[in-house]
Amino acid sequence: MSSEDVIVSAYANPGDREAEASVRPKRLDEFIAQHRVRDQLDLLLKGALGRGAPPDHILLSGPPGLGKTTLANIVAAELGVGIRTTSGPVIERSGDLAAILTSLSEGDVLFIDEIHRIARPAEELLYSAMEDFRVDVVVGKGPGATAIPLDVEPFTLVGATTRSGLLTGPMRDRFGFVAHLDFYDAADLEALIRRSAGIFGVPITDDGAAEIARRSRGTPRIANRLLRRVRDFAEVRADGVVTRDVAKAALKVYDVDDLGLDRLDKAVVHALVTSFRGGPVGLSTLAVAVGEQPDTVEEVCEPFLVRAGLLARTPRGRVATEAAWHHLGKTPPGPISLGQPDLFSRGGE
Ligand SMILES: Nc1ncnc2c1ncn2[C@@H]1O[C@H](COP(=O)(O)OP(=O)(O)OP(=O)(O)O)[C@@H](O)[C@H]1O
Repeated sequence: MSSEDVIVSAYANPGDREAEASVRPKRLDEFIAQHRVRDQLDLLLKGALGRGAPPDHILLSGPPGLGKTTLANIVAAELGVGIRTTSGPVIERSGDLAAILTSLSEGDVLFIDEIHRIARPAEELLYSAMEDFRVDVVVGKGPGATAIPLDVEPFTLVGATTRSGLLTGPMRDRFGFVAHLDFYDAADLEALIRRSAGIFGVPITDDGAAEIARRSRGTPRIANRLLRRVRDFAEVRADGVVTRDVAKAALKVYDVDDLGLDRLDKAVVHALVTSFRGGPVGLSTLAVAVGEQPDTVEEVCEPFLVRAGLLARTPRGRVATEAAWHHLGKTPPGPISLGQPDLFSRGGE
């Protein structure tokens, strides 16, 4: 894997966790942007605090690196309660989940990341815990099996998912509060970068922050990571101040292009334009052309390419926009028909 794959990936790298902890906002008023979600959460949490009862269960959806884990921790901090963190893939058996649920203290937050990947029996156990604060643990097998009811302290489930479409209906219905986190715009990312630079003690100019923000793919995790790399460059090869020129020179070293595209994004745009003459082409064919799984292309790469105006999803398949041709320094063969954008289905499959 090349350096730019890692540097602009929205998924956490092993080196991120510690660095992220130092800049992670602890309270709602430190959480940058996402004003609608922040406002709604503020009401939900203050209402619950006023009543002295846990709030409704909370579902946070959206691409990786936009702040779901951060918000789960903020919910616990604002409520003044403890938080237990786990994730869907590690809860394989309902017994694993029962052990976690019965060890919660009153009012605690249970954060389940990647909740769409929880195993079905555990999911069913979660229903009764969410609704009635009790679980039936089945002991034994076959006709001799008995269900032992156990009480669970009232708690708040915060579920996070990058794929809300994969949640079952009954699961989704049990969340009283559902919020979708969207990519951040450049002004928000600039504010975020200035805040992080302040915490790191790195002097940064406004145009330096703007240069990093522009290449951060709308994602706080990437913005913070690029800032750390630019800081190294500023300290080693410049006078320590992050200016536009320093940011540009640093990001050139890491092969992060003007739009922040990574290897897979570039491969998808390149294949669309050169192998398929701009499309339309079906998702699976496109995925084969770049040597990736269709799911990865669809979930990891396309949301950003669509947002950057380089790719359109149409009922007939994926199409490269004029901007995509220009980004590769090529001229589109003629007018490009995008038809009706089809944001929700696997066009052309
Ligand atoms: N709104 C925000 N304001 C300030 N910092 C933020 C914001 N959102 C995210 N961050 C920072 O970005 C980093 C990634 O955020 P977080 O871990 O919460 O993302 P996530 O959506 O849970 O991603 P994943 O599911 O991959 O863990 C954290 O260091 C966090 O400090």
